[in-house]
Amino acid sequence: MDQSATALSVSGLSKSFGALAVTQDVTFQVASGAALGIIGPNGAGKTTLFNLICGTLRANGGTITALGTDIGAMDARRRCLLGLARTFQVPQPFAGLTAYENVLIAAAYGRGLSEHAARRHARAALDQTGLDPRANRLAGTLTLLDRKRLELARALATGPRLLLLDEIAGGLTEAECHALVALIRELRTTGTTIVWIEHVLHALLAIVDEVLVLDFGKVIAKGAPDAIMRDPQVAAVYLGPDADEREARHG
Ligand SMILES: Nc1ncnc2c1ncn2[C@@H]1O[C@H](COP(=O)(O)OP(=O)(O)OP(=O)(O)O)[C@@H](O)[C@H]1O
Repeated sequence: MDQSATALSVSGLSKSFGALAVTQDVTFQVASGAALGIIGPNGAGKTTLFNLICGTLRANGGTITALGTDIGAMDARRRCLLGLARTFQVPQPFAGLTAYENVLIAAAYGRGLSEHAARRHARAALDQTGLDPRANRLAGTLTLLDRKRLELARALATGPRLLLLDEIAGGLTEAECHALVALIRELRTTGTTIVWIEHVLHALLAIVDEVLVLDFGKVIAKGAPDAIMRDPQVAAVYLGPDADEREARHG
């Protein structure tokens, strides 16, 4: 693959917690402007992979190249300044600050902007995510959908070219999920590269070009959504005898 057209390249990535190998020789690439879905059973290592890509965890081995730069030695903020942002599975805003203040901090700190520019980008991110009418509400009082929107607004305020979404559709009603999918689809039109971990498959499959499947920290399949959904090995991971072992291991 032409490196200039590659937004993310992960090669031979590994991570262990003590004896538990959570990421095992993970290799994949995502083309610029593409959307990749990541699925896998609970405990497969999906969020750990995001933590390694974003720099909140250090890998034991392997390389990560994002947006043309080897980011393995960079701290999380430098990765963010480069154009890499993420949302968290459980939204953790500053509950005592308003939605606007939360997004403003992301724009100022995560994008390294002056106050004036940060204000402009914070407003734009609130507008883009439909949160503008609730900009002055305390983050701790927002509904789950609005807290998910806030997660997204904080990430967008940093000006990401590569955006990682961690289970952003989880816990939403069908209508809320639909609204979120429309928002992410809109984002795709701006050329932002998206990597999305999601258990809500119909939401994921409405957006992504490809799906990567993780099991016990290993990539077991990657390809077009239709082919992945028909893959017997993928079905076995969710329904087969190993599912019991996985349940025992991860509780
Ligand atoms: N900091 C840590 N210390 C020790 N073990 C950890 C740590 N973080 C994650 N793990 C373990 O690594 C494994 C993978 O966890 P991870 O959260 O990456 O899985 P996941 O695929 O995102 O799961 P889920 O779908 O439930 O969110 C689990 O067994 C988890 O308990």
